[in-house]
Formats: sequence, C-alpha cells, structure tokens
Amino acid sequence: MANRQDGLAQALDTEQRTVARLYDLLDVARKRAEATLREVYGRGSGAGTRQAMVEREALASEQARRLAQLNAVERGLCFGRVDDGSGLRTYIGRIGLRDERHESVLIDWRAPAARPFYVATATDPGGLVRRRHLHLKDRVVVGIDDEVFDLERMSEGDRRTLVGEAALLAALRRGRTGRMGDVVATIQTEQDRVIRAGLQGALVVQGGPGTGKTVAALHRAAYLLYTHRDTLERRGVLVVGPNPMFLRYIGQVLPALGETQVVMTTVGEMFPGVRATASDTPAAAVVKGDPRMAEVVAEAVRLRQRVPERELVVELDGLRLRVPHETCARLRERARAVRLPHNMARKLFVTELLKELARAEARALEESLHIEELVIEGEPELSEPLDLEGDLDDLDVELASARLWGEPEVRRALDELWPDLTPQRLVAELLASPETLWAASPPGLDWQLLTRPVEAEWTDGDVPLLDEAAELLGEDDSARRVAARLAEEEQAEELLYASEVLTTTGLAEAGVFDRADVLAERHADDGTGLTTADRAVADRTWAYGHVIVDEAQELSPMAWRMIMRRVPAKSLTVVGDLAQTGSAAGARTWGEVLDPYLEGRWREERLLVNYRTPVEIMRLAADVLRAYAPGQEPPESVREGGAEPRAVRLPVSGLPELVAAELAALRAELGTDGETGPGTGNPETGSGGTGGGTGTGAGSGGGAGVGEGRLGVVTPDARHAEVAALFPRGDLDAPVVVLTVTQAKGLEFDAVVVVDPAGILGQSPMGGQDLYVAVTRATRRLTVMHEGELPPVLSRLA
Ligand SMILES: Nc1ncnc2c1ncn2[C@@H]1O[C@H](COP(=O)(O)OP(=O)(O)OP(=O)(O)O)[C@@H](O)[C@H]1O
Repeated sequence: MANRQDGLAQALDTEQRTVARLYDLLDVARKRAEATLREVYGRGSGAGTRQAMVEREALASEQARRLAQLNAVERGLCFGRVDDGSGLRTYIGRIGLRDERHESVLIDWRAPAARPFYVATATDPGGLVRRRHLHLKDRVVVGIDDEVFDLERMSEGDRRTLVGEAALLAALRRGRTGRMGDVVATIQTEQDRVIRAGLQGALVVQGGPGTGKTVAALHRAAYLLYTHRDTLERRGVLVVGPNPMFLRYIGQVLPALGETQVVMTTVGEMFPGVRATASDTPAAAVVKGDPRMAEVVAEAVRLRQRVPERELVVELDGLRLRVPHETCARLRERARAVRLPHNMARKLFVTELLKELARAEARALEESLHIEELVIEGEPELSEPLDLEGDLDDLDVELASARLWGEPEVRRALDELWPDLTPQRLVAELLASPETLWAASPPGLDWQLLTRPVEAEWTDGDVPLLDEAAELLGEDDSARRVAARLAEEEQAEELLYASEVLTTTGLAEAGVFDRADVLAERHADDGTGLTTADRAVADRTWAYGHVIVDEAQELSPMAWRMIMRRVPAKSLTVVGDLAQTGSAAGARTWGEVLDPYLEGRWREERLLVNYRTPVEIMRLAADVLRAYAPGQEPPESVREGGAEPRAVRLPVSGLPELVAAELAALRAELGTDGETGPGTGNPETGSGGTGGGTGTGAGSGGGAGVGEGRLGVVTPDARHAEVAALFPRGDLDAPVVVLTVTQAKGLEFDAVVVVDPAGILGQSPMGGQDLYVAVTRATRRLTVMHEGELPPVLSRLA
C-alpha cells in the first residue's frame, strides 16, 4: 500500500512538472501574441494607405483571436496522455503547443495525432499500452485515472503508478450547472466517430436521450472548424437548435473550445428581422409544415399578379386612360415568362404597362380633342384625324412613362395589379384571407386551420413560409446593401479610433484582453470588421459551409426546405431521436425528411449509451417508450445506483414544498459526492461557480458548481403559467426552473419534478413522446406529481 501511495505521489509529481511546463509555454505564447498586438498598434494609424490599414487590422485581428483562444484554454489545458509500447508519451490538450525547439509537446484534441486517445479500447488498443486522464484544478494536477491496455508492456515503475476510477464516471457524477460543458477529456469512441466524420455529405446521428448527441455535434463543429478552417471560416457553420433556452444551455460549449465562427439559431429566428413569439396549435403546425405549403405560397404570389376583369381604367386630369384586359393579360404572361422572382418581374410588368398607359393617354387626349372639336383660330381645319398615339416615338413613350410613374393614381393602379411585396406582407395577408387560402390551397389541405388576424404575431411554423415567400418574391436588396456598406465603413472607423486610443494610452493588461475579445470577433480577411457569423446572420441567402441541426426530429418538411437552402453543398450533421418527436409536424423516419433532398445519400451513426439518465429512471422511461413508440429501443444507461423514481399525489399548491424537499435531498446527495472527487479522491469542487464562463464540464478542470444542484419542473403547456407563478422567476442558472416539455427538450437537471403526466399525455397527438422526453431529463432524481389517477403507463410508480 505504501508503495502504491508512493507511486501515485511520484506520478502526480511527474505530471505536475509536465503540466507546469505546458502552462509556461502557454504564457509565453500569450506574451508573444500580446507583444505582436502591441507592436501592430504601435505602427500608428495615421500613416499609410487604406491597404496598409486593412492589413494592419487583419494582423491585429488574427493576433487578438489567437489571444482569445489562448485565454479560453486556461482551464484544463492538458487532460490526457497516451503511452505507446516504445515509451513514447503523447499529451493531449485543448490546444496544440510547441516548445522552444519547435517540437510538438501538446497535441490539440482535434488533431489526427490525438485520435488514439479517443478510439483505443481494450479489444483494440491501437498500439497503446496506457491511456491516462489528468484532472487539474487551476494549474495543479489533482487526480489521475489510468486505463491499461497492455500490462505486459509496462515497466514495473509505471505499473506502480496505475490509478483509476473511470474518468467518464467521475465526469458524470458532477452536479449540473445549468449550462452544457465540453467533454473533450472523456469523449467516447462511438462519439469520436461522429465528431471526426468527414465534412462532405450528410450524417444523421440517431440516439436516445442522454446519449451525447448534442455534445458530440458541438464537438464536431469545433473539430470541423479546426480541420477545414479555410472553407469553414469563410462560409461559417450554422447550428440550429429547438428553442432559445436550449441555445443558451449549449452556448458556452464552443467558445470554451476556442471557436467563434459559429452561428447558433432556432427555426423561429432564421428569417432576418423576424422573431417567432407565438405558437401554433398542433393541428395548425401540421398544416403549416406540410410540403404542399410551398405550392400554397407560390399560388398566393401568382394570385397577387392580377389583370382587371374588363379593362384597366386610370383617371388622370380628367382623362380616362384605358388598357384592355387582353393587353394586361399579355403583359402579365410576358412578365411571368422571364421566371424572375415576383418583385424583379414587377419591374418588367410595370415598365411595359406604363408604356401602354402612355399610349392610352395619347389615345384619350386624341379622343378628348375630337370630342371638343377644337378649332384653333387662324389654323387650317384638320383634314386628317389626329393620330397622337401613332405619332409617339420611343423617346416620347419613355418620357411619358416616367411622368406617369410619378402620378399617385397610376402608382395605385400598378400596385393593385402587381404589387411590390415583402414576405411579411404576403404571408400575413394570405393567412388572414380565407378566400386567398381557399384559392391557393390544393385539394385536401386543411387550410381552414391556418386563418388568423393579419396583425397576429409570428410562429415557428410561419418562418419557413416567410422564407419560401422571400425566395419567390426576390428581394430588392439595394437599400440593404447600401446600409450594410455604410455600417461596415462605420465599423472600420470605430476600429481605427479604438486602436488610436489603445496606442496613446498604452496597453494595460486588462485592456488587451477586453480589446482582444472585441477584435477576436472581427473577421481577419475582409477588413470590414464583420465576422463571418455577423455577415451570415444578416443575410438570408448566406450559404453555410456546414449545418448542424439538433433535435432535428422536430422540424417540419417546410423547415427542412428552409434549412437546405442555407447549405447548397449539403454538408450536414442531423442530430436527433425519432422516439422524442414532440411536434406533430416532425419526423417519423429520417428518410422521409432527407430523401427529397439527398436521395438516399446520407449515412447514419447510432449512439446507444445514455450518459444522463440512471438505470432506475430509464426503466420507467422504457415503459413509456414501449407504449408510445413501440419500434424504438431505449439506450442503455451507464449511471446506476440512484434514487428510485417516485409518484406523489398532490394538488399543484403543494408543489413548492415538494420541490424544496427534493432540492434538499439532492443537495445532500451532491454534497456527499462533492467530497469524493474523481481519480485520487481529491475533490474538484467549487471552482466553477454557476457555470457561466468557460465551464469545462467533464473531468478536466472543474466549473460544474458541484454541490449546488439544479431542479427542473416540467409541466404541460396549459399549466406552465400556473406552476411558474408558484416559484420565483428563474432562468437556466437558477436552482429551480419551470419549463414546458418543448422548452425542456435537450436540457438536463440533477432532479426533475414532472407535473401532471396525464396533462402531458393529452396535450397533443405526440403526448406519449412528450412524457418520454419529460422523464428522461434527470441525472439523479425523478418525482412525478399528479392530482388525479396516475396514467397506467406509469403504473410502475404506483
Ligand atoms: N463522453 C462524455 N463524457 C462526459 N459526459 C458526457 C459524455 N457524453 C455525454 N455526456 C453527458 O451526458 C449528458 C447528455 O448529453 P447530451 O445532452 O449531448 O445528450 P443528447 O443525446 O443530446 O440528449 P437528448 O436527446 O435528451 O437531448 C450531458 O450532460 C453530457 O455532458
């Protein structure tokens, strides 16, 4: 025993020396980046061409970005080591570092050389004899976990240093922080396959609750940006999540990994300038998500291209300008035939119709002259009838057209026939008009479910319709382009000013980092001061280099159309669980949603191990799954030994007391766990507080707020307000959060109280799936609160 203790102390000592050296190198790298930054600013801003200024900004931006990255990796810089049979040790960390001789001493986790750390297994160790997990608190090595693949090939000394509780389980024992952390230290082999899959093509990641789909998808984003930096920095990566709450939950993961070129959004936010705040009934959501809605929108656009029944008549200064129905119809066909979007084709229609109006004006004038039988004194009487129309040459017509364009009466008439439309106006007016809906809908579509007042707020289901409309209408984006150019110029000036301030005031350390953060956001290539992400977000037609869709089972066919437009190269990661589909408009199979675009050219990886929900809770969840999604298999849990889930019959007014008791029980549990940290028994407690900042989550450096514990109360939609009113308002970081099932999707809590399971089951045709989602959110404790009878599917709790 004494020997083993000595061996461990020795191992800790050795690792400490290595780690200290790595931090020294990190410090050196930071100083270098700071010095370069200082030097760049020191060159002054007044002198030089615009070209020189742009280059200077680009260099500064690159260095600032580097600095931001070096700062982001402070916690848990190095978390692993692999030994091969020849005695070679390779250290794995959040970033790659080289020593003074330019030799690689720390391998970035995304680099190919780091792969063995993630893929070695007992049956296929890939030449490794040992994998070691290092646990750091600040810059100190506080724990070591070893997995030995080949004891025979280890030296006696090394054998004495073997230490080990599985790093993964240690990571999983932490209390939740309310934010997702990164898991670079404990990525599992099956997840590694997902993370490092090639950039090309579409990959579906199907897996039950808690199998690490989200975590793997986000690490994949970081991996792809690292491996295909050139392409993806220019084009960006889009991550689509189910709701803003979820985006806040995962929002910390990528910055902690040092990546800032990722746009995170929801379907409801994907149309610039629109934010979906209302929701549809399940039945309306199904109709809005139906792929036939593309035809409805297209028909709605066509219906706005009108011709007058008999003739167009415009009254102007006492004259009646008439254009016959046939002429208007011919012009409409001609404008449609160019196959341009509506607003572009309008230009053609309007130009031609103005010419017709110019001729009509000449005709009307001629007629009026005839009528008045105008005889001008001293002039010979007209022997020939007037032919003002025939006398018009092209230039006359053009001039007359321009004049007519300025007449409000004429404008009104043109707008009536072929209006300039925004997507918002088209869709709002469509949904507010039963006549148009009826006329635009194919037979069999329940358009009656869609009607709503014209001023109603947007829903998630409306956004793909707006996007569809924008495609068909086309944007006259000249005003937007001018505005964007002005904004860019303004930003460049601000940057210049800020640099001058920095140069004159000197670069205080804190100032460097503040500035670095700002600069790191800026794009190095174009000198405009906008990041790829900034530009992508503002541009509906932006083509991303890669798109990751999380909780992808929720998306309707119309939402898929919108997403596919954003990624013409069809480089996609689609992450979800068909057993958790809560939206009635969502997916039943992956083929059904993807084949229309990919024709079978997608592959699927399955994640089968649940890292969140303990065995005890999963048994109950499996009952729900069997009842409501009989074809689906629940994942296998790695956690066990937790509390058995229980049911409590109570009125809602008793909830605060129940929640307080659950929280106390949880804290007692976490408090105990907090005493027994991973590895050597050293706790890694309390270093991360509330999970803001760069919470490093699993096994690599604290940040989990152990001992606090978070509890989620999950309610049916209809009872959310009533339940939420019983608790002080809490966001994700608060100890108690009240959520609907939709909001809770993708999130997790140490303890969960599910309120009114019958209400959840009955709230939509997908109520069974909703209940499955609700009961799989807990990492430790689950309580079901019911007022009436417990639904039979939960009879295990009776
Ligand atoms: N390799 C790992 N190491 C440590 N923790 C992990 C690992 N994989 C997953 N986890 C943890 O398991 C939990 C569940 O992961 P995640 O939320 O990604 O699952 P999911 O498959 O997206 O779940 P859901 O379908 O319910 O949204 C998270 O706390 C995550 O940090």
